[in-house]
Amino acid sequence: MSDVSTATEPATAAPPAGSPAQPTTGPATAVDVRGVSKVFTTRAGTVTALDDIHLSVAAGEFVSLIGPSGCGKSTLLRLVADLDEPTSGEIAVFGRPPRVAREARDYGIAFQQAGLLPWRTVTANVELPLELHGVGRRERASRAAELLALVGLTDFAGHFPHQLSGGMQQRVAIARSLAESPSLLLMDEPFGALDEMTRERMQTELVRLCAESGAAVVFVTHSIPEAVFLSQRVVVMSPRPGRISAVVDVDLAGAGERTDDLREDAAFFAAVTAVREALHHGTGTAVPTRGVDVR
Ligand SMILES: Nc1ncnc2c1ncn2[C@@H]1O[C@H](COP(=O)(O)OP(=O)(O)OP(=O)(O)O)[C@@H](O)[C@H]1O
Repeated sequence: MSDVSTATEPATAAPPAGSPAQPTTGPATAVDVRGVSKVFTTRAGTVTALDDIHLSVAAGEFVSLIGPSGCGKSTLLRLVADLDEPTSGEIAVFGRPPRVAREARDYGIAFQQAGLLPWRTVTANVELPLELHGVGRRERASRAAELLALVGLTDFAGHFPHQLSGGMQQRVAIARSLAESPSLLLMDEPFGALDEMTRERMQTELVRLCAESGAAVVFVTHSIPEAVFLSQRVVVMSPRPGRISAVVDVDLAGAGERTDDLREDAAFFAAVTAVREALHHGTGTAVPTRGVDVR
C-alpha cells in the first residue's frame, strides 16, 4: 500500500511572528532552516530568490527539492553548504552554523558537473578532500580504494577523468563527496547530464550508498520520478519569490525496497502523481511546470 500525503504547509511550523529564531535542534536534525530569505542585489535591481523558508531534514533522511527553474533550489542548497549567506533567518547543520559544519566536514557536496581535476587520476580526485585536511597517505589510499569499490570503479583507479564516461565521472564525484564519511550530502542535480539508463542506475546506487552510510541527503532535481524514487519527502517550491508550496511524504515501504522494480509499482505512480499535482497546484497551471521533467 502506498501512503502518499501532501501537506501544503511548510515542513516545520513557522515560529510565531516576532519571536526570535530558536537556536539549533539536537543532533537528530541534519538541517534546520528557519525563516530564511535571500535577496540578491544586482545592477538591474533586487531579486528575492528565497522568501521565509522553513525546512527541517532529519538525520538519515532523504529530501528532494523540486520546482520550476529559478525558484531558488540551488540558492537554498548553497546557503546550507555555506557557499553563500542568507539575507535573514537562521540555518543549522547538525545543530551548528553552516560555517562550523563545513569546517567540521559534516557534509559532502556533489553538483551537476562532476568537477573533477583533469590532471589528477581517479584515485587522486577521490583523495583530494582528505589531502586538503591533512589525512596521511596510507589512510587516504585505503579510503579511496574502499570508495572506488563502493561505486564500482576499482578497475579505473589509475585513469584520468577524460578517459571515463560521464556516468563514471559522476560516480567518482560521488565517491569524493563520501570521502570524509559525511553525515549529510548536498547534491544539486548530480545526474542531470546523464542519459536515462545511466541516471536510473545511479539513482539505485545512491539509494544503496545512503542506506549503507546512513547519511542524510538534500537533493535538487528537475525530475519528479527521480525525486520520488530517491526521497522520503519531496519539497515543492514555487517561483519568485521562492517559497515552499507543499511537502509530499513518500512512503513506499509497502512497495518493497527501492530497486528498479519500484519504478513499475502502483505506489510509485501514485507518489509521482501527488508531486505533479502539488507542483500544478503551486503554479495554478494544468500543464507541466517549466523546468520540471514529468517523465
Ligand atoms: N549570484 C546571484 N546574483 C543574482 N541573482 C541570483 C544569483 N544566484 C541566483 N540568482 C537568482 O535567484 C533566483 C534563484 O536562482 P537558483 O539558481 O537558486 O534557482 P533554481 O531553482 O536552482 O533554478 P534552476 O532550476 O534553473 O537551476 C533566480 O532568479 C536567479 O536569477
